[in-house]
Order: sequence, then C-alpha cells, then structure tokens
Amino acid sequence: MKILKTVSLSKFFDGLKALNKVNIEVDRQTLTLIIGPNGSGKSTFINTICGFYKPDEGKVYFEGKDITGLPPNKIYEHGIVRTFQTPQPLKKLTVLENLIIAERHVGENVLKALRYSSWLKQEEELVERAFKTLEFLKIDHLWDREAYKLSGGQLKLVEVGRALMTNPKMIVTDEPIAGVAPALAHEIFDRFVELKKKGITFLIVEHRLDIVMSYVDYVYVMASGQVISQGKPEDVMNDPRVIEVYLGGD
Ligand SMILES: Nc1ncnc2c1ncn2[C@@H]1O[C@H](COP(=O)(O)OP(=O)(O)OP(=O)(O)O)[C@@H](O)[C@H]1O
Repeated sequence: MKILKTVSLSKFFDGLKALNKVNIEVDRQTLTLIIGPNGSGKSTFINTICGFYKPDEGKVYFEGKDITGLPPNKIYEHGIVRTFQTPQPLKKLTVLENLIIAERHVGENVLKALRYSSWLKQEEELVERAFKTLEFLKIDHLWDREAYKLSGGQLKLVEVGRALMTNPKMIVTDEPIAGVAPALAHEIFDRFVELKKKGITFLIVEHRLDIVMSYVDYVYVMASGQVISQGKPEDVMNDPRVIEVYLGGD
C-alpha cells in the first residue's frame, strides 16, 4: 500500500487551476521529489496535503485513510509533519529548546524546568531524546546556541530536528537545502537517506537538482498545476517533456 495517494486533487485560486487533477503516489520509506518551474503548483500541493489549503476536488489518502480536507492538526496526528522555517520568537531559544518544544505533548513547564535544571524523569527522557536527535543530525555541539546565531544550513537541520521530535511517519519539506552551502546540503540529504532506512518517508520539493537527484528514489514533475512526468530520476531527466517544460531546452 502507498503511504500517500492523491486522486484527482485540485485547488483553484480565483479560477486559476493551481492544482489540476493531480495524482501523486508516495511509496513508504522513499525520498519522493516534486520538481517543476516556478508557479507550477508544488507548494500548493504540499499545502493541500498538509491541510493548510482545502482542496476543491479530489481525495488525499494517507495509509489508506481518507484525510481529505482535514485541518493541519488532524493531519499531523496521522503522522505527517511539515518542516517550517524557524520563526523569529523561536530564534531566541537555544537549539536544544527548539527541539524540546517541538515534541507533541510538551508543556510550558518543561521549558521552565530545562532553564532551572529541575527536571523530572519524563523531562530528562525528553532532553535525552532531543540530544540523540541532535547527535544524529551532527549538530549536538550547537545545543546551547541561540538559533539566531546559526548559519542557514544549521537552521535547516534544526527544522528537521523539530520535525523528528514529533515521531513522524512522513516528513514533508519545501526547499530543505535552499541557500545551503553544497557540503552541508549533501550532509542534509545523507541524513534523509539514513532516516529513510529507519522507516521515515520523505516528500520533498527542491529546485537544486544537481544535488538532490542522486539521493531521491522517485520524481514527479509538475507544470501548470499538472503532473507532466514521473519516474526514476534518470528517466525523468531524459524525458523530452521535462527538458522542454522544466529545463527550457538545455
Ligand atoms: N494563496 C494563493 N492565492 C492565490 N494564488 C495562489 C496562492 N498560492 C499560490 N497561488 C498561485 O498558484 C500557482 C501555483 O503556485 P505554487 O506556489 O504552488 O507554485 P510552486 O511550484 O510552488 O512555485 P515556486 O517554485 O515558485 O515556489 C501560481 O500561479 C501562484 O501564483
């Protein structure tokens, strides 16, 4: 069974068909990539899957369950988590604190306890899990640094860390390596491959094909709100429709 499946998913903005009958299927434990030129509907697709937009037509199934039109918090409860850029207030918190508050059931008291070193057992476990996640992402040495002091790439890793703290089944991520130096961008995708081996599925929108193509398992290409090609990375990159629409004939 596919972990995610959309059937004829459509989203209209004032008559503009941002998504026009999109059928996308994601296999469990894969890195599935969505590419396409600017304005082709990639972000709209992700936002519709995650409940930020309600579709006008079509269905979304996650693990065989109909999740069409559910609000973001309900979709999150199903195990789909979307990474998001660190907002300003969170940038004042340390890296460790950023991970801790991302956990599903954390309350304000945990952060206070963390600050005043009066942890209870449960809180200790939470801190330990956050540290393990930071170690896995190789940013544990930054644990006590305020997020605003991090580089762009390090912040992207914190975003992944926050997503991981929710124990997700599927991570949806929009441009996870935008503006990240190549070495760290490769490092981020190495981590994604490791996480895939541990059972997590990734749905990724990313423009930097030079870096990501060697890591991903399957690619969908969108143009004008529709899927125009799909397949293994090498097949998609040789598809004349993709070369025409996406690469502009290069
Ligand atoms: N909230 C909105 N209201 C009105 N139009 C929107 C809205 N969001 C997206 N659109 C339009 O829908 C179309 C698809 O946009 P979308 O952002 O999904 O494309 P994209 O492929 O993610 O582009 P990019 O690569 O530039 O991020 C565009 O024409 C865009 O202008």
